[in-house]
Amino acid sequence: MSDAPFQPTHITPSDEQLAIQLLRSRLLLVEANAGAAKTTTLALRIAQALQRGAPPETVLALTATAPAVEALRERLAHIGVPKATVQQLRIQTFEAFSRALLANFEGVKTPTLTSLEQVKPYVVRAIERAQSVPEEPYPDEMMHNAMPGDLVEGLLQSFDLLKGRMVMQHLDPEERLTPALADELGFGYFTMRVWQRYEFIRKGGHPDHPEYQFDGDATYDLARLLTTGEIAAGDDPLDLSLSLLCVDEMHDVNRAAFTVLKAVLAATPRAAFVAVGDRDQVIHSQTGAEAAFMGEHFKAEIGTPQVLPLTQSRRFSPQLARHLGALARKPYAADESLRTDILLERCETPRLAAEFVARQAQAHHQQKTLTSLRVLLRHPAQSVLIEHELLRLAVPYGSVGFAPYLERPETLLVRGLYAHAHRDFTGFEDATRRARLLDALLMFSGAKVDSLELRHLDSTAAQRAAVAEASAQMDSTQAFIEGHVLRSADPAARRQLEAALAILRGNDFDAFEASFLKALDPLKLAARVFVRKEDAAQVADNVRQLHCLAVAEDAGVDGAFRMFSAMDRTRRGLSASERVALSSIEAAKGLEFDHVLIPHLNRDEFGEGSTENRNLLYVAMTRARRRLTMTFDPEHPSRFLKDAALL
Ligand SMILES: Nc1ncnc2c1ncn2[C@@H]1O[C@H](COP(=O)(O)OP(=O)(O)OP(=O)(O)O)[C@@H](O)[C@H]1O
Repeated sequence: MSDAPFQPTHITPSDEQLAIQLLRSRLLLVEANAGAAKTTTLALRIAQALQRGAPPETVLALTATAPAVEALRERLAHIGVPKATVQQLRIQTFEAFSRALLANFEGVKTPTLTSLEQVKPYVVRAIERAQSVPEEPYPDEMMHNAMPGDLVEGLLQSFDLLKGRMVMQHLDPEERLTPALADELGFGYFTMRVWQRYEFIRKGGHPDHPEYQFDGDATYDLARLLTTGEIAAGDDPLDLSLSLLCVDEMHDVNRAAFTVLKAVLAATPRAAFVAVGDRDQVIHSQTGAEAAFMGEHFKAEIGTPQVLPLTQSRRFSPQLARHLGALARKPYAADESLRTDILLERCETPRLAAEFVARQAQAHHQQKTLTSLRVLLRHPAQSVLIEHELLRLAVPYGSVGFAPYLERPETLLVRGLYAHAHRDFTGFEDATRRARLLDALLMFSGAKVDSLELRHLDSTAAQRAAVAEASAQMDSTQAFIEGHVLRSADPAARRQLEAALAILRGNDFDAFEASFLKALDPLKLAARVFVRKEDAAQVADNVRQLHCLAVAEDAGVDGAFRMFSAMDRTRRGLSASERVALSSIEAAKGLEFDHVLIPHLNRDEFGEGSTENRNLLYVAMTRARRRLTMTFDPEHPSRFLKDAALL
């Protein structure tokens, strides 16, 4: 076993990094600013353990989010850990780790649900069942004027918190839930009763293993089994024989993840533990994440860790660090040798901002020195105008965290309605694309596939089979829309779709401009499909922007849709390039880019003074290495620009 320091490629560790890399104490916490090399130093610590002889499979690194898994893998490769070794290390989100551990414990893999829309029917059932319990002691509390479907979003948000904070586990099992107790816990009686029902349904009335798991459920289920002692140290699934346990993004850990962490630590008393985090990067407080898990809770429940600093940003310049320090109200130092250009561009309208972003992206492609440009968006609908301008300039780009606007179901819906109205399926020449179009139409129309021959299949499989058959030929696609989608649509959706089709058939540009959005009413259409109001609002915003683009083209209804087809052709013809990408801020967490561009730093986007909103902007700005460009509307600037002393 050698204790010579691991020698990384590409960087020379600072004294602070070296101290962390070589430390042998059991518990180590590093709290440092974004860009201060936390992930890199974690990678150095892992490389040191490997050099000391630890087998790669005895190293476990857990993170709160999937992008952080990628970031750590990238950092390990960057400092020279061979790719094959990186593959052998266990680097996982808490959720993936918990899922694997539960599968091992239960001997079966629990199916996962991936969208809120898949979960919605279970929540509705839970509401209905909770409201019809005959022996309910507080029936008045269970009355609600709203329709069950309208309550789903709020309830799921509460469930996230209930799970993340493990609220139920703080209750004495003998203690009966009362309205007073529910209020004391901060959730209300109705919510907690529905939650109990919901969990019963999710478990399939089955105490051994749940019927399904949604986001965060695996961590919660594992944490619950650990709390009740059903899984304990010494049990098989916890026998992980670890030499090193690391946590990146410790600030985004909630009670459930912390419970898992505590158990793993207790079960592997010989493993060293290193965690890194930054309290200004908490962006998952809606699931109960709290920086206290790297502070007072850690001390009280695990032990007093050694705390070592990383004081300087190694990513960007002292000037940018000063602005970030002002925004986050904390000291922020940076390596004096680094330079980051900061540019603030006034753009009075979203259109001007989109044109500016596209020109920047074009210039980025033409220069040689900066490799990556990432445009970070607060909302996916903001990409419509930007993508449109990028396509006009034929700039290759990718998107991360959301689909390109031409691939979104609502775009396919609008274009599909036009195609159907005019029997012109330009742009839908291949069967895969027609299948996606039919999926979008089925989704927004609420039509279900129900044919005698397909009765033996479950509804998802039946829909897949029907869509595959209908999309095989252009004629059968047309017939399916007429004979199936429209005929068996939800009556209200059908009225909207027929009204929109009538306008498109009329080919009257003035009518299209004045009435198309009213006729289609995308917000209503989307609200029937999506659980989160925000998702429905994004769909409506997307369609509104498509309509704006179509009207601005001023080439008639036909001309507008020809333009979309042309854009689509351009997009598919552009060579894939990773140099320019649009992405959500969440998907960029833990990563860095030579040039970061944040458009729309306006009051309506970054207006609320909430900590989470500020943290999102902080995360976005701290991704930049050599250039940070921001656009804002001078009439309505975000107050964070002032806070950061940028205005
Ligand atoms: N010793 C070093 N010398 C030069 N550059 C370094 C050194 N250590 C780290 N870096 C660079 O600093 C940058 C930031 O590192 P890293 O991504 O690890 O920071 P972080 O604190 O994890 O950031 P975040 O909180 O944003 O995830 C990277 O470009 C990394 O290569």
